[in-house]
Amino acid sequence: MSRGLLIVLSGPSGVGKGTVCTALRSRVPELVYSVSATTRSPRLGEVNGVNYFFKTREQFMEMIENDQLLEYAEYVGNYYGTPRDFVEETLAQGKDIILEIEVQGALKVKEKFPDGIFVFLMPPSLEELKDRIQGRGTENQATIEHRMSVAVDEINLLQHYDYAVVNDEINLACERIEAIIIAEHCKVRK
Ligand SMILES: Nc1nc2c(ncn2[C@@H]2O[C@H](COP(=O)(O)OP(=O)(O)O)[C@@H](O)[C@H]2O)c(=O)[nH]1
Ligand SMILES: Nc1ncnc2c1ncn2[C@@H]1O[C@H](COP(=O)(O)OP(=O)(O)O)[C@@H](O)[C@H]1O
Repeated sequence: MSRGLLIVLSGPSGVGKGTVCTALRSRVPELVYSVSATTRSPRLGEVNGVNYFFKTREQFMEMIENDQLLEYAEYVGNYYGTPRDFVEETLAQGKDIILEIEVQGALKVKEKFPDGIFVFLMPPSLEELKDRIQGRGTENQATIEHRMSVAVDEINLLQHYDYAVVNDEINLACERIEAIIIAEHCKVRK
């Protein structure tokens, strides 16, 4: 049995990673989603173990010390990290797994999994990006400004990715990512 594909989906805050990932998972039910650990507080409606594993800073530090994270990063004042064992086990079972993570973490994953597929979700424009973060209504003004300045730095790291997908329309973005996954399965690996 061949190993599954490790797919990393990154992109600036508010571009629609969560929305696209949810849509993609319902279109491709066999795609496994990696649930991250975070020290961020849950937003309204977020469920522990579904959206994230919500941890205290102490618990998160313990996960780092015990080498339980494949990668982790600090992002706008909170820690986020990918539980390692779940990723390894899923790939070993021949299943594809998608990690929805920010760019610093994605670059660390690339060092460990050079065969991973790195997809960057692009906003149609920076104005549209700001509208989406504001429209979501989950962040205060200072956090929005901070996330926007981080977004510009993140977009500058696009060169490290294999694919750029514009999230102009959710279904179109999903179709493009599905096409990438299909093509990667057909690829002759040397
Ligand atoms: N490096 C890393 N980034 C993560 C992880 N999980 C989530 N992120 C990223 O952390 C950033 C902030 O996530 P979040 O607070 O949920 O906000 P949102 O994704 O912008 O709605 C996003 O870019 C996520 O993709 C992880 O395990 N590792
Ligand atoms: N293609 C799209 N067109 C319009 N709005 C979108 C699109 N994709 C996502 N959104 C909206 O943008 C906001 C941010 O999306 P979200 O998935 O939370 O982003 P991220 O996970 O990248 O931070 C949400 O309100 C979402 O409904």
